[in-house]
Amino acid sequence: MPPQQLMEPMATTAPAGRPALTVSGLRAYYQVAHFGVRREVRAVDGIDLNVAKDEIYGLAGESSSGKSSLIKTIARAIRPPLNHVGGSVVFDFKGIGERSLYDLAPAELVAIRWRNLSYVMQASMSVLNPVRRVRHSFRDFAFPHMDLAEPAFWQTVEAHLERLHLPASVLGAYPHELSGGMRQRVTIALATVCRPDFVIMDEPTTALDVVVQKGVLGMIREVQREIGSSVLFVTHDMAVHANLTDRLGIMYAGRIVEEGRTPDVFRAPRHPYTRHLIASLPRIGDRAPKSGLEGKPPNLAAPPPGCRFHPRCPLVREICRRESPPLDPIAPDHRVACHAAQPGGWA
Ligand SMILES: Nc1ncnc2c1ncn2[C@@H]1O[C@H](COP(=O)(O)OP(=O)(O)OP(=O)(O)O)[C@@H](O)[C@H]1O
Repeated sequence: MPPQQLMEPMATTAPAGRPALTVSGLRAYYQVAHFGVRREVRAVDGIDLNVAKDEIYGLAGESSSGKSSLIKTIARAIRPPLNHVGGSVVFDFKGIGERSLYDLAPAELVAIRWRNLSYVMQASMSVLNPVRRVRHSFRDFAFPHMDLAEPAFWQTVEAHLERLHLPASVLGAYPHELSGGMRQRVTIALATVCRPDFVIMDEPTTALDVVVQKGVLGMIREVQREIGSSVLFVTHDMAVHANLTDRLGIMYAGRIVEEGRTPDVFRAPRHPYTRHLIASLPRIGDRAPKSGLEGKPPNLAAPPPGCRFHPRCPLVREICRRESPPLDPIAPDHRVACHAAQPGGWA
């Protein structure tokens, strides 16, 4: 999808009250052993971010930058070898207030899943059992969290499907009888039927063709407005971010290197890595060859000292090889981790 054809994202207002999600100093490493040698892959390495109530926050970055590891850690949906090694994840849920996820007992965690926090995973279609009709997935996952008798529960499910322009007949279908786009819509309906305050989505549209993708993105925006939830949305596809998200965090090598309101990041990217991501988007009528970025993302078991982007950075200077730049504000609602982009810098 060329960016010119995309809708202008909604402008966000400043977050009112406490954020829906506050992530502070979050670190999670894959702790693996190879022939007796222990290695730590620092996939999530010091993340600070907030998601406001009612906003869609996008997380972008190339493959292996740590996006999936980060959102699994935020959802506390991790298992070894990925371990939480530090930092906190605090949600402010409507009705029940603040919950620090890594301080919760397992039973408390189960109680907030689906009802307050739901997670559409990368291979999310697999949440629909291939050998059972769709209605069983709603019965198994949503019913236990809704405090409703069965007739009222099914009425609620059908009303939710209808709002999302899905016929109630999908409940009687097997997943393989639905198209990919339809299955993904059903998965999103399942993740939102309990009207959770917070929905985490990992690449929910990546496997879909552009036209179907557009429909599913429209549905995500619609359901987010309808139930008033906050969404943390992950994809490497910058065109999707331009179309959907209110704010955008760019990840590189386990860290956020730039964050701002999505239109600002697209209009005036400040980190050289973000500039590269945006410059490589196709544009109508632009026949100029796209220059690639030299080098590869670093090995997160032995990341380079200083700025992790420095071995590939066109603006690198001596300080970048020594000191890791903090993610500092450069304008209201705009933070960048780059020595060159800071006031007095050379970008
Ligand atoms: N099971 C594992 N053991 C060791 N390292 C892992 C494991 N899974 C992922 N990693 C490493 O963690 C880092 C982050 O990977 P992650 O999958 O979170 O990135 P991503 O940005 O979500 O990529 P993609 O878009 O391809 O899903 C990568 O360096 C990856 O090689």
